[in-house]
Amino acid sequence: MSGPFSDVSRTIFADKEVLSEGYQPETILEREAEIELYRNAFKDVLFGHPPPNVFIYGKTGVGKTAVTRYILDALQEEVDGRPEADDLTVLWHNCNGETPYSTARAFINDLKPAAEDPFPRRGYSLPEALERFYDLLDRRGGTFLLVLDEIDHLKESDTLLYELPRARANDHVDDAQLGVVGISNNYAFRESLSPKVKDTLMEREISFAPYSADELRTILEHRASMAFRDDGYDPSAIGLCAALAARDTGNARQALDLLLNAGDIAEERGDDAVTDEHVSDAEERVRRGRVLKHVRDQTIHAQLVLETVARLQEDGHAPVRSKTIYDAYTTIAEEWGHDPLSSLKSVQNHLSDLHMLGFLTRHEHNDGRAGGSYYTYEVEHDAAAIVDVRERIEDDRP
Ligand SMILES: Nc1ncnc2c1ncn2[C@@H]1O[C@H](COP(=O)(O)OP(=O)(O)OP(=O)(O)O)[C@@H](O)[C@H]1O
Repeated sequence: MSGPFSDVSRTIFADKEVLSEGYQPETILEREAEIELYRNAFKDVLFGHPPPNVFIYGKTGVGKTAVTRYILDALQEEVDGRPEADDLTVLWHNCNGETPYSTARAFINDLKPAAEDPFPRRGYSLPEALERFYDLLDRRGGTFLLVLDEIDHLKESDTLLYELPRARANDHVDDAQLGVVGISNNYAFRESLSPKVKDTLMEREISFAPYSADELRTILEHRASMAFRDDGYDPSAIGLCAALAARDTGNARQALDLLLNAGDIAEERGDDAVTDEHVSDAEERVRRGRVLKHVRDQTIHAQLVLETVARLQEDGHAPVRSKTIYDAYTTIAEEWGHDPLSSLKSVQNHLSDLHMLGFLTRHEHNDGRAGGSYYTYEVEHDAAAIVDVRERIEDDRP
């Protein structure tokens, strides 16, 4: 029997997984200098010396996590292969939305015997949680590396970041040694720490620069050779993905995502190979996807106000004053079946918020005594994309 999927076959991809977000690369390219710094920082661990605290800084998608995983996996493998080396335990924790207490709790739960209940979410103080954690460290012994990813998201981090690296010096642990690896894409975080924490935590610093187009091309070529079938891509398409991502932010995640989308488009169209045209169309698709997400995150009236400005702009009326926007907004809201806000002031508040969020550009006008001062608005980026995503949002409504 034939069904909707019965004639689906892979035409372009050999192993699509290697372009996905979750894929952990076995080969790290173009980061030799950073790997060397990491190697120097941690080589003493093989001989039972305490690890330094290391702070990793770089913008999003520049390989901080991939390189850290690669180096710590390699260190673990080396330690495991040397009977004379102390045991090594690496604990990873993402600090997004976390507190010092929840972080200590996560580490305790990683180390506690399986039969024991998880450490309570509340009811203990941070010093009590840390005491339990230190006790577990000492029981297991050896070297511990605590990786705090997105460390800048850790609320009230000073206490914990002061405490952990000093655990041994302050006699909280006897048989264990520990080092902290902090990863951040917010350089301002460094400045927000108290000097005593900064000095300890940033004992070693490794900064990751954005990738150049050439570096991204090397990374993408390697990934593409695994992801696509032989002759499944045009080398110039790889160069275009690299150039577009380098021109934007130098982010490898973005470059890989573009290539993945280009492959999807080529496959959807039944083409044999990924070309420049697929990459350009993928860029447009990714950009629209981003706009869709940002617009969807706004309240319905903010969306309607934004849509109104976009529609007026499409009709050649922008930059446009708030009174005109208000009148058109009322009609558009009603057409979609929403009760419009009844005051000009509330629409002006939305306009001001949308300007602050970067959706709208605002121009100030001063017509002297007669006209007074007022603002006009226009859509910052792509009016057509906003109208399009608004239609999709309304079409998706139950
Ligand atoms: N040098 C590299 N070699 C191979 N793949 C890489 C390299 N750098 C980055 N990547 C790939 O790019 C993607 C993003 O990298 P990664 O997650 O390490 O970035 P990050 O700097 O940790 O970003 P964030 O700050 O957003 O967490 C991953 O899929 C990773 O596999």
